[in-house]
Amino acid sequence: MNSAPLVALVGNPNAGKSALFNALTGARQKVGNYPGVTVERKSGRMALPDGRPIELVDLPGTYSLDPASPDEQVTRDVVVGKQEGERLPSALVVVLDATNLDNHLRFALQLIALGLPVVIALNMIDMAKRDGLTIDVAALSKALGVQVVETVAVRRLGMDELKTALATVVGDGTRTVRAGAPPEHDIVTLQRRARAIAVAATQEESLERRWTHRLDAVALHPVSGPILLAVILFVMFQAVFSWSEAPVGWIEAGFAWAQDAVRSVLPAGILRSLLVDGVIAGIGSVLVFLPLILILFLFILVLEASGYMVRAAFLMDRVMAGVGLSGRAFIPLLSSFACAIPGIMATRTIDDPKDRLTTILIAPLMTCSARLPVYAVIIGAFIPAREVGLGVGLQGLVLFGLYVTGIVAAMIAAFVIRRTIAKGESAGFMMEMPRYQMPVFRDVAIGLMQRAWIFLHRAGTLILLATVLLWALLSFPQSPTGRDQVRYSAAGRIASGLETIVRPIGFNHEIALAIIPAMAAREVAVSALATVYAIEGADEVQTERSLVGRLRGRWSLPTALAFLMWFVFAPQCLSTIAVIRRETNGWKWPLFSLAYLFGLAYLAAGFTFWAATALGL
Ligand SMILES: Nc1nc2c(ncn2[C@@H]2O[C@H](COP(=O)(O)OP(=O)(O)OP(=O)(O)O)[C@@H](O)[C@H]2O)c(=O)[nH]1
Ligand SMILES: [Mg+2]
Repeated sequence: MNSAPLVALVGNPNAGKSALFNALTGARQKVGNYPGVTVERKSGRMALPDGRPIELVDLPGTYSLDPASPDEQVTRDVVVGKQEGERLPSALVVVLDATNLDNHLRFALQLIALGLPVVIALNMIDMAKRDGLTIDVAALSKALGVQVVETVAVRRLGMDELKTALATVVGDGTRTVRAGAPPEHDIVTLQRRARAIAVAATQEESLERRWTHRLDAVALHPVSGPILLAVILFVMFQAVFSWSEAPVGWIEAGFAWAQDAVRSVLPAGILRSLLVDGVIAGIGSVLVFLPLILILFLFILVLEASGYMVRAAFLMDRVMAGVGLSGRAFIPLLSSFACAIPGIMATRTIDDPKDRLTTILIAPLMTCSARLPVYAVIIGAFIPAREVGLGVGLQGLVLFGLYVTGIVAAMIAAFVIRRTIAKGESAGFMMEMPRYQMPVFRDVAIGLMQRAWIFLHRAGTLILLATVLLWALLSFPQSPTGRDQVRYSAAGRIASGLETIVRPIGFNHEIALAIIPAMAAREVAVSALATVYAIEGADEVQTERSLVGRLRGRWSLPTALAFLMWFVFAPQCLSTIAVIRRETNGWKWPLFSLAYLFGLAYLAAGFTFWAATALGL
């Protein structure tokens, strides 16, 4: 019979519980410098200074006793005595990371409120000293109403003091302590109390730490944190449209001038059509979006450099874990906002193969920068540039919505994939919280130049090639007079075949034409439409020369919305498929990606079209 009193080590992930367990019991539990190392119960024996034996159990780290979250269930059940086959602990050793006091105190307050005898191990004191942080242990102990012992678990410092403190709170084994249900403190109240206690107990800290703390108090706050994140993203998408208006106008004017110049020097004919309708109309229609891409990346780069991006990851952690993704998936998914290719390659840092596969399969749903020209041209043409109140522009709002749709779709896809084809548990979050920093101008500038170069390079090679090829297929064979050149052309006839498939989801002949070459790169959809309408309108009086203007008169709103939804999902990028093939060593997963993404694209576009039509839009 096991009569030794049970003592549980509890605390936030990465506080040093396992290191402390090892120091106290002489065991060799795995410790690791990231949260979520301990995932199962582990117990060992230790003796108090008076010789009494104790059974010590090392629990997985958790952030709270929140009953809603299944990963916190085990710890919660153990400390309230509901875990099957487990006795109610006689005492708790609550392990706190001294360098992260306010966050860890929140959980400690919940644990103390349970009513079990508690000793606090104020761990990582060495790190706190290094950071110039001095904590008033007596004040902390008084504020919490329990004993607080300073420890450095990895160097076994403070172990005797901890054992002595434990001896005073652990009963002789005959008296049973009853733990009540944790009081229903709301998280905000707890956080505020934790902060107040932490601030009062902190005697000294560096200016930098103080600032990081102040900013994090807002940025990581359970309520203000997500609001701040939403506001930042929101401002970002507003800026993409409002700041780019002027430069987009200049670039448009530049290309219009170039078309006029070519027209005035070249006689009507094949060469003039190639330059005006093919090269200039096609490339110009894509290049006008350079300012939008640069503004978007200016925000992303500044957020990364400042240290905020990791906080955003932190806020998203719950959601990611909820759908079965590991915390390590965050960086690959974040890179996929630039382009899925580096994103998919970055999944190599994920050890678990099923975790990695899931991340690879959903990465193409993150809105890559190649989608931005497509979104921007349709939004520019069909979403009025008006305010919906409070200075919020409707166009930016729709763009924001498209990005969110991609993210939500990715999360749902991950949820399904993790429960079907790549079943498994999700690993915990693994990220160090860096200090806040002023972004370095030079780094941001270099980052922007790189993005601009990638974009211009694509426009000058891949997109130019696809556009010229399409121009040729659209211009030949030449139709007899009176027949529609676009439909008569080789490309037009190919598109007519596809048109029968996409007509039910509201797509017209030109869209069918544009989405075929867009397999090379999504932006080609824009240059292709520009070329189609340039050729089609070659004989018309040029009233409306920008693609936006031409689209406006020709597409219905439901068609435009369906087209947007198509691009949220469609895997219109052969390079991504090729990278998936390379990273998964075979054709199975790239083909699966093509099938499920095209399937989703078709359904999403279809439902959008039918719903918009039914609503009379
Ligand atoms: N400098 C320093 N490092 C420590 C101390 N205690 C633990 N560590 C380190 O902190 C990291 C986390 O320690 P663990 O014992 O694995 O943390 P844990 O609380 O068991 O974490 P989970 O199992 O994930 O909940 C490891 O890299 C330890 O070596 C300490 O007092 N000082
Ligand atoms: Mg552990």
